[in-house]
Amino acid sequence: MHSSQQQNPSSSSVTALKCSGIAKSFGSRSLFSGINLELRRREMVALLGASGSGKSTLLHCLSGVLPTDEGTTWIGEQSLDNLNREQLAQCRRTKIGTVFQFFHLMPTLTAAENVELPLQLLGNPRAVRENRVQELLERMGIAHRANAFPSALSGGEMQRVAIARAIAHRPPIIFADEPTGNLDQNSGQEVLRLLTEITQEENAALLMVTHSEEAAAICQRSYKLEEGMLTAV
Ligand SMILES: Nc1ncnc2c1ncn2[C@@H]1O[C@H](COP(=O)(O)OP(=O)(O)OP(=O)(O)O)[C@@H](O)[C@H]1O
Repeated sequence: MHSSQQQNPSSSSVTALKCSGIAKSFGSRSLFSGINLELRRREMVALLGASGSGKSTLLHCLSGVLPTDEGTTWIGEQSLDNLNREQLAQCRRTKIGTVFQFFHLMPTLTAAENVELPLQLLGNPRAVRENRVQELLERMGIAHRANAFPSALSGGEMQRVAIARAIAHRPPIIFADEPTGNLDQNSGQEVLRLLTEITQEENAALLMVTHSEEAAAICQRSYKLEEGMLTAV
């Protein structure tokens, strides 16, 4: 690699997520093993597989939500190995964004406050937070809904708030678990368009669990999790 690329953390040649030899069991049941994967910034990768094959569990392992039995995961240059609880939480707060099928917005916070939350957790000053929130709400086409609570938003609007929240702190990697699974056709297409644009604009990688062929089609690579193994499709 050229030295100038090594020094530029937003270069598309920089690794956003890498895992090697990941294995996970629940009790005596092995879900998967020997999982290797690498995503560079601005890459979008789809994770496919039958219901129950372990896709969400793999996402949880790679995002540090669940411990793995074997293997190592790096978020950017940070290995998740040997981090204590607080270090892992800090790594997740700074380096990971997540988009869920059912949005997981805080119901007692407005759209703007939901987007602001990750920035608040990192102690960003108010002016920085407000600028970033405004920028992202405008980018997502929902600035006019800034003061609405989630209960007053449509599914598509909630997911756009959730995408803004996921990217607010400029993480190198976004994990999305069926981001269009609870949306109608039009809202789903809009969310896929925004995810594609935002990963490019913000230099993030996207790893997306999906059952949707349309969603997989926007990704540069697709993998299928089957019988505990990951294969390119
Ligand atoms: N904490 C847990 N303890 C025991 N078993 C679990 C746990 N979490 C998940 N499982 C089991 O692991 C298997 C894989 O679950 P997972 O949710 O990862 O699958 P998935 O491929 O994402 O499925 P879907 O497409 O239906 O969301 C399932 O059989 C599930 O019941």
